[in-house]
Amino acid sequence: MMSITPKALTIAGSDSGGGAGIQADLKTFQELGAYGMSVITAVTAQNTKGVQNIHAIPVEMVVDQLKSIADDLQPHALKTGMLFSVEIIEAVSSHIREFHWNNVVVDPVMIAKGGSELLRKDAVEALKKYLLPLADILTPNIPEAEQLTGRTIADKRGREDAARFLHDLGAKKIVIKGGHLPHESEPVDLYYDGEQMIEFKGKRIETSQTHGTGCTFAAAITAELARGKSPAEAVQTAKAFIQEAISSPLHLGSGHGPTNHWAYRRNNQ
Ligand SMILES: Nc1ncnc2c1ncn2[C@@H]1O[C@H](COP(=O)(O)OP(=O)(O)O)[C@@H](O)[C@H]1O
Ligand SMILES: Cc1ncc(COP(=O)(O)O)c(N)n1
Repeated sequence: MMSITPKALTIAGSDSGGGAGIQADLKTFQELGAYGMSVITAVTAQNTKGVQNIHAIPVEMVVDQLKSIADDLQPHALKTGMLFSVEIIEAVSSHIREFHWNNVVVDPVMIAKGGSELLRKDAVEALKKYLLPLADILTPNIPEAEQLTGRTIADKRGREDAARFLHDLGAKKIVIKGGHLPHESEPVDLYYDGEQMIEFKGKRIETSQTHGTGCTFAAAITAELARGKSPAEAVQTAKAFIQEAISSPLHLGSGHGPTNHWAYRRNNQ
Protein backbone atom coordinates (compact mmCIF):
# COMPACT_ATOMS: atom_id res chain seq x y z
CA MET A 1 0.00 0.00 0.00
CA MET A 2 1.27 3.49 -0.81
CA SER A 3 1.99 5.49 2.36
CA ILE A 4 0.70 9.05 2.65
CA THR A 5 3.33 11.78 2.48
CA PRO A 6 2.73 14.33 5.26
CA LYS A 7 2.33 17.81 3.75
CA ALA A 8 3.07 20.93 5.80
CA LEU A 9 2.47 24.52 4.74
CA THR A 10 4.09 27.71 6.01
CA ILE A 11 2.44 31.09 5.47
CA ALA A 12 5.19 33.53 6.42
CA GLY A 13 7.85 36.01 5.42
CA SER A 14 11.07 35.21 3.59
CA ASP A 15 14.37 35.76 5.46
CA SER A 16 17.17 36.22 2.90
CA GLY A 17 19.67 35.19 5.60
CA GLY A 18 18.02 31.76 5.84
CA GLY A 19 17.76 31.53 9.63
CA ALA A 20 14.12 32.46 10.27
CA GLY A 21 10.82 32.74 8.39
CA ILE A 22 10.00 30.59 5.37
CA GLN A 23 13.56 29.28 5.12
CA ALA A 24 13.70 28.04 8.72
CA ASP A 25 10.26 26.50 8.35
CA LEU A 26 11.05 24.54 5.18
CA LYS A 27 14.35 23.27 6.61
CA THR A 28 12.55 22.10 9.73
CA PHE A 29 9.75 20.40 7.76
CA GLN A 30 12.37 18.58 5.70
CA GLU A 31 14.31 17.42 8.75
CA LEU A 32 11.18 16.03 10.38
CA GLY A 33 9.97 14.18 7.30
CA ALA A 34 7.19 16.45 6.05
CA TYR A 35 6.85 17.75 2.49
CA GLY A 36 7.12 21.54 2.74
CA MET A 37 5.03 24.15 0.91
CA SER A 38 5.04 27.93 1.27
CA VAL A 39 2.88 31.00 0.87
CA ILE A 40 5.12 34.08 1.06
CA THR A 41 3.54 37.14 2.67
CA ALA A 42 6.55 39.47 2.67
CA VAL A 43 10.14 39.49 1.51
CA THR A 44 12.68 40.75 4.02
CA ALA A 45 16.22 41.81 3.21
CA GLN A 46 17.70 40.32 6.38
CA ASN A 47 20.84 38.79 7.83
CA THR A 48 22.12 37.92 11.29
CA LYS A 49 22.69 41.65 11.98
CA GLY A 50 19.06 42.63 11.44
CA VAL A 51 16.35 43.48 8.95
CA GLN A 52 17.46 45.97 6.29
CA ASN A 53 14.22 46.21 4.28
CA ILE A 54 10.71 44.76 4.05
CA HIS A 55 8.52 44.41 0.97
CA ALA A 56 4.98 43.15 1.60
CA ILE A 57 3.60 40.91 -1.14
CA PRO A 58 0.38 42.33 -2.65
CA VAL A 59 -2.59 40.68 -0.96
CA GLU A 60 -3.97 39.34 -4.30
CA MET A 61 -0.73 37.42 -4.77
CA VAL A 62 -0.90 36.02 -1.23
CA VAL A 63 -4.44 34.84 -1.99
CA ASP A 64 -3.36 33.32 -5.33
CA GLN A 65 -0.66 31.30 -3.58
CA LEU A 66 -3.22 30.04 -1.05
CA LYS A 67 -5.64 29.11 -3.85
CA SER A 68 -2.96 27.27 -5.81
CA ILE A 69 -2.27 25.09 -2.79
CA ALA A 70 -5.94 24.54 -1.96
CA ASP A 71 -6.65 23.58 -5.57
CA ASP A 72 -4.09 20.80 -5.68
CA LEU A 73 -2.10 20.07 -2.52
CA GLN A 74 -4.18 20.16 0.66
CA PRO A 75 -1.86 20.53 3.67
CA HIS A 76 -2.20 18.15 6.64
CA ALA A 77 -1.01 21.00 8.89
CA LEU A 78 0.01 24.62 8.47
CA LYS A 79 1.69 27.40 10.37
CA THR A 80 1.50 31.16 10.08
CA GLY A 81 4.48 33.41 10.85
CA MET A 82 5.15 37.00 9.74
CA LEU A 83 1.86 38.35 8.35
CA PHE A 84 2.78 42.05 8.50
CA SER A 85 -0.52 43.86 7.81
CA VAL A 86 -4.24 43.89 8.57
CA GLU A 87 -5.05 43.07 4.92
CA ILE A 88 -2.82 39.99 4.84
CA ILE A 89 -4.18 38.75 8.19
CA GLU A 90 -7.77 39.12 7.00
CA ALA A 91 -7.07 37.37 3.68
CA VAL A 92 -5.13 34.49 5.25
CA SER A 93 -7.73 33.96 8.00
CA SER A 94 -10.72 33.97 5.66
CA HIS A 95 -9.08 31.49 3.29
CA ILE A 96 -7.98 29.10 6.05
CA ARG A 97 -11.62 29.08 7.09
CA GLU A 98 -12.97 28.74 3.54
CA PHE A 99 -10.65 25.82 2.74
CA HIS A 100 -11.47 24.07 6.06
CA TRP A 101 -7.76 23.63 6.79
CA ASN A 102 -6.99 21.87 10.06
CA ASN A 103 -4.01 21.66 12.37
CA VAL A 104 -3.38 25.39 12.29
CA VAL A 105 -0.32 26.60 14.23
CA VAL A 106 -0.27 30.37 14.73
CA ASP A 107 3.11 31.86 15.63
CA PRO A 108 2.15 35.50 16.31
CA VAL A 109 5.43 36.97 15.02
CA MET A 110 5.68 40.68 15.92
CA ILE A 111 9.25 41.92 16.35
CA ALA A 112 12.53 40.48 15.01
CA LYS A 113 15.38 39.86 17.49
CA GLY A 114 17.10 43.02 16.25
CA GLY A 115 13.97 45.11 16.99
CA SER A 116 12.40 45.48 13.52
CA GLU A 117 8.63 45.45 13.23
CA LEU A 118 7.41 42.33 11.39
CA LEU A 119 3.77 43.01 12.27
CA ARG A 120 2.42 46.53 12.02
CA LYS A 121 1.12 47.82 15.37
CA ASP A 122 -2.33 48.40 13.91
CA ALA A 123 -2.51 44.71 12.94
CA VAL A 124 -2.39 43.24 16.47
CA GLU A 125 -6.14 43.61 16.92
CA ALA A 126 -6.83 41.93 13.55
CA LEU A 127 -4.61 39.04 14.58
CA LYS A 128 -6.57 38.65 17.80
CA LYS A 129 -9.95 38.95 16.10
CA TYR A 130 -9.52 36.88 12.91
CA LEU A 131 -6.61 34.49 13.33
CA LEU A 132 -6.46 33.62 17.00
CA PRO A 133 -9.82 31.80 16.98
CA LEU A 134 -8.53 29.59 14.13
CA ALA A 135 -5.43 28.54 16.07
CA ASP A 136 -5.27 24.89 17.06
CA ILE A 137 -1.95 25.81 18.67
CA LEU A 138 -0.86 29.40 19.38
CA THR A 139 2.86 29.86 20.14
CA PRO A 140 3.62 33.35 21.50
CA ASN A 141 6.93 34.25 23.12
CA ILE A 142 6.68 36.28 26.33
CA PRO A 143 6.59 39.78 24.71
CA GLU A 144 4.00 38.57 22.18
CA ALA A 145 1.86 37.05 24.95
CA GLU A 146 2.12 40.38 26.79
CA GLN A 147 0.96 42.28 23.69
CA LEU A 148 -1.94 39.89 23.09
CA THR A 149 -3.13 39.93 26.71
CA GLY A 150 -2.21 43.47 27.71
CA ARG A 151 -0.55 42.04 30.86
CA THR A 152 3.01 41.86 32.09
CA ILE A 153 4.40 38.33 32.49
CA ALA A 154 7.19 37.95 35.03
CA ASP A 155 6.80 34.46 36.43
CA LYS A 156 5.01 31.10 36.34
CA ARG A 157 1.75 32.56 37.61
CA GLY A 158 1.78 35.30 34.96
CA ARG A 159 2.39 32.72 32.26
CA GLU A 160 -0.52 30.56 33.44
CA ASP A 161 -2.90 33.53 33.60
CA ALA A 162 -1.87 34.60 30.09
CA ALA A 163 -2.46 31.08 28.75
CA ARG A 164 -5.98 31.05 30.20
CA PHE A 165 -6.67 34.52 28.78
CA LEU A 166 -5.55 33.45 25.28
CA HIS A 167 -7.67 30.31 25.52
CA ASP A 168 -10.67 32.49 26.35
CA LEU A 169 -9.91 34.54 23.20
CA GLY A 170 -10.39 31.37 21.14
CA ALA A 171 -7.01 29.65 20.70
CA LYS A 172 -7.59 25.94 21.37
CA LYS A 173 -4.14 25.21 22.70
CA ILE A 174 -1.39 27.60 23.72
CA VAL A 175 2.34 27.28 24.20
CA ILE A 176 3.90 30.30 25.90
CA LYS A 177 7.60 30.03 25.08
CA GLY A 178 10.09 30.81 27.80
CA GLY A 179 13.14 31.98 25.86
CA HIS A 180 12.64 35.58 26.97
CA LEU A 181 12.84 35.05 30.73
CA PRO A 182 16.67 34.98 31.02
CA HIS A 183 16.65 34.49 34.80
CA GLU A 184 15.21 30.98 34.31
CA SER A 185 18.02 28.45 33.92
CA GLU A 186 15.53 26.00 32.46
CA PRO A 187 13.47 27.83 29.82
CA VAL A 188 9.93 26.57 30.41
CA ASP A 189 7.45 26.37 27.54
CA LEU A 190 4.02 26.28 29.13
CA TYR A 191 1.41 24.22 27.25
CA TYR A 192 -2.28 24.72 28.01
CA ASP A 193 -5.11 22.86 26.28
CA GLY A 194 -8.01 24.38 28.19
CA GLU A 195 -7.79 21.73 30.90
CA GLN A 196 -4.27 20.83 31.84
CA MET A 197 -1.07 22.83 31.99
CA ILE A 198 2.14 21.00 31.04
CA GLU A 199 5.60 22.51 31.50
CA PHE A 200 8.12 21.53 28.83
CA LYS A 201 11.53 22.30 30.27
CA GLY A 202 14.81 22.66 28.42
CA LYS A 203 18.32 23.63 29.43
CA ARG A 204 19.20 27.29 28.84
CA ILE A 205 22.15 27.69 26.48
CA GLU A 206 24.07 30.96 26.89
CA THR A 207 24.34 32.03 23.25
CA SER A 208 23.54 34.78 20.78
CA GLN A 209 22.81 32.15 18.10
CA THR A 210 19.03 32.24 18.48
CA HIS A 211 17.87 33.76 15.20
CA GLY A 212 14.75 31.90 14.11
CA THR A 213 14.17 29.87 17.28
CA GLY A 214 10.46 30.72 17.40
CA CYS A 215 9.91 29.95 13.70
CA THR A 216 11.78 26.66 13.98
CA PHE A 217 9.87 25.61 17.11
CA ALA A 218 6.46 26.31 15.51
CA ALA A 219 7.52 24.62 12.25
CA ALA A 220 8.57 21.50 14.16
CA ILE A 221 5.14 21.38 15.83
CA THR A 222 3.50 21.75 12.40
CA ALA A 223 5.56 18.96 10.83
CA GLU A 224 4.69 16.63 13.69
CA LEU A 225 0.98 17.44 13.43
CA ALA A 226 1.17 16.76 9.67
CA ARG A 227 2.65 13.37 10.57
CA GLY A 228 -0.38 12.61 12.71
CA LYS A 229 1.08 13.28 16.15
CA SER A 230 -1.08 14.68 18.95
CA PRO A 231 -0.56 18.35 19.90
CA ALA A 232 1.23 17.48 23.17
CA GLU A 233 3.49 14.96 21.41
CA ALA A 234 4.21 17.52 18.68
CA VAL A 235 5.23 20.16 21.25
CA GLN A 236 7.46 17.65 23.03
CA THR A 237 9.33 16.81 19.83
CA ALA A 238 9.55 20.51 18.87
CA LYS A 239 11.14 21.27 22.24
CA ALA A 240 13.75 18.53 21.69
CA PHE A 241 14.33 19.77 18.13
CA ILE A 242 14.94 23.40 19.15
CA GLN A 243 17.09 22.39 22.13
CA GLU A 244 19.43 20.48 19.83
CA ALA A 245 19.34 23.22 17.17
CA ILE A 246 20.42 25.84 19.75
CA SER A 247 22.99 23.51 21.34
CA SER A 248 25.05 23.03 18.13
CA PRO A 249 25.32 26.55 16.66
CA LEU A 250 26.74 27.03 13.16
CA HIS A 251 28.48 30.33 13.99
CA LEU A 252 27.38 32.02 10.78
CA GLY A 253 27.32 35.81 10.42
CA SER A 254 28.37 38.41 12.96
CA GLY A 255 25.06 39.03 14.73
CA HIS A 256 22.28 36.75 16.03
CA GLY A 257 23.33 33.60 14.18
CA PRO A 258 20.91 30.89 13.01
CA THR A 259 20.26 27.64 14.81
CA ASN A 260 21.39 24.27 13.48
CA HIS A 261 18.50 22.55 11.73
CA TRP A 262 20.51 19.36 11.12
CA ALA A 263 21.34 18.66 14.74
CA TYR A 264 18.16 16.89 15.84
CA ARG A 265 18.12 14.33 13.01
CA ARG A 266 21.87 13.72 13.25
CA ASN A 267 21.55 12.99 16.97
CA ASN A 268 18.39 10.92 16.74
CA GLN A 269 19.05 8.62 13.80
N1 LIG B 1 18.95 30.31 25.20
C1 LIG B 1 18.10 29.30 25.05
N2 LIG B 1 18.42 28.05 25.49
C2 LIG B 1 17.56 27.01 25.34
N3 LIG B 1 16.34 27.14 24.77
C3 LIG B 1 15.96 28.35 24.32
C4 LIG B 1 16.81 29.49 24.43
N4 LIG B 1 16.18 30.57 23.86
C5 LIG B 1 15.00 30.11 23.41
N5 LIG B 1 14.84 28.78 23.71
C6 LIG B 1 13.71 27.94 23.33
O1 LIG B 1 13.47 28.18 21.94
C7 LIG B 1 12.07 28.19 21.66
C8 LIG B 1 11.70 29.56 21.10
O2 LIG B 1 11.55 30.44 22.18
P1 LIG B 1 11.66 32.01 22.19
O3 LIG B 1 13.08 32.39 21.98
O4 LIG B 1 11.01 32.45 23.45
O5 LIG B 1 10.79 32.41 20.94
P2 LIG B 1 10.97 33.53 19.84
O6 LIG B 1 12.07 33.10 18.92
O7 LIG B 1 9.63 33.55 19.18
O8 LIG B 1 11.29 34.81 20.55
C9 LIG B 1 11.40 27.83 22.98
O9 LIG B 1 11.23 26.43 23.03
C10 LIG B 1 12.40 28.29 24.02
O10 LIG B 1 12.24 27.64 25.25
C1 LIG C 1 10.80 36.71 7.94
C2 LIG C 1 10.95 36.55 9.40
N1 LIG C 1 9.99 35.90 10.12
C3 LIG C 1 10.12 35.76 11.45
C4 LIG C 1 11.22 36.25 12.12
C5 LIG C 1 11.32 36.10 13.62
O1 LIG C 1 12.39 35.30 13.98
P1 LIG C 1 12.53 34.67 15.44
O2 LIG C 1 12.10 33.25 15.32
O3 LIG C 1 13.99 34.78 15.76
O4 LIG C 1 11.69 35.42 16.40
C6 LIG C 1 12.21 36.91 11.36
N2 LIG C 1 13.31 37.42 11.95
N3 LIG C 1 12.05 37.05 10.00
